[in-house]
Amino acid sequence: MSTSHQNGTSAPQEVVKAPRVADLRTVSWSESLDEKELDVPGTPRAPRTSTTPGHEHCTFHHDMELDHRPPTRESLLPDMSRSYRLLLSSLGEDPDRQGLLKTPERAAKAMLFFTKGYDQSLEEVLNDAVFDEDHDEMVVVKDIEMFSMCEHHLVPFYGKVSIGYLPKKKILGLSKLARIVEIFSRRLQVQERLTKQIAIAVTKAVDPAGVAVVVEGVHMCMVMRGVQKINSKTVTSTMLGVFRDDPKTREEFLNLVHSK
Ligand SMILES: Nc1nc2c(ncn2[C@@H]2O[C@H](COP(=O)(O)OP(=O)(O)OP(=O)(O)O)[C@@H](O)[C@H]2O)c(=O)[nH]1
Repeated sequence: MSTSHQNGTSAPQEVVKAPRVADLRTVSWSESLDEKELDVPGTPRAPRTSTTPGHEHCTFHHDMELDHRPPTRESLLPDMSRSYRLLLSSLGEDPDRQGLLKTPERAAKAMLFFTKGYDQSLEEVLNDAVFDEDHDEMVVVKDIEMFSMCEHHLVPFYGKVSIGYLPKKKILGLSKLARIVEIFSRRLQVQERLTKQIAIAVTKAVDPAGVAVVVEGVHMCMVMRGVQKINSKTVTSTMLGVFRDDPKTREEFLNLVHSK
């Protein structure tokens, strides 16, 4: 099965081999955790097919990773720029006026940046920075800045993420926790799914005794429009393994997160 990728230029269309279902990446969850615990809420059980023109044969992985990747994300720019140009016209603007001439392309580039997480995989980001270490005390990295895009209104939500895990002989390069936040926040998201995806990724990376993630977010869709509550914050958490089962471990994590 093959599909062509339309890039809107006169260059020959590149033919991309779409993955067979059997070739799709599979997720090997940690055997020590109940698979049900690792379900990401709101994601389809069966692979979902893209509705993007030119990508009809492409399948999304059930954790929302795009299984088929275009040759480069930049090749999406012409189609995206055309869409933004149409949007400007729909607003009654003149897309040919001087100030707006480059806006469609700029906006397309910005959107590609806001969603660059689709183009990253956990394996690439970890870069083998998983180290054997006889350490079984809690590791917490807190207040990691996060910028994401609400999938309902396509406006930003932002905030901070705190991650804790209890190692079982394996530790993760500290920066990789922040990089994991980037993979999943730089996508169209809801905060609940983002929280769980981060926890699952840490579990997959180091198979710890438990993982805890707390996300505090400000949703611009609730601030700039809609209900217009400028001070509201949304707090979500995912507790896996010992953080779920042992209240003392959970309390220790929450105390560390809330301490100044
Ligand atoms: N649970 C959850 N809801 C979100 C998130 N981001 C946005 N929403 C909500 O998505 C909902 C969409 O509701 P709709 O009634 O379909 O859309 P709407 O008319 O724009 O809703 P209002 O925002 O209430 O004006 C709203 O309640 C948003 O607050 C998120 O990360 N998690």
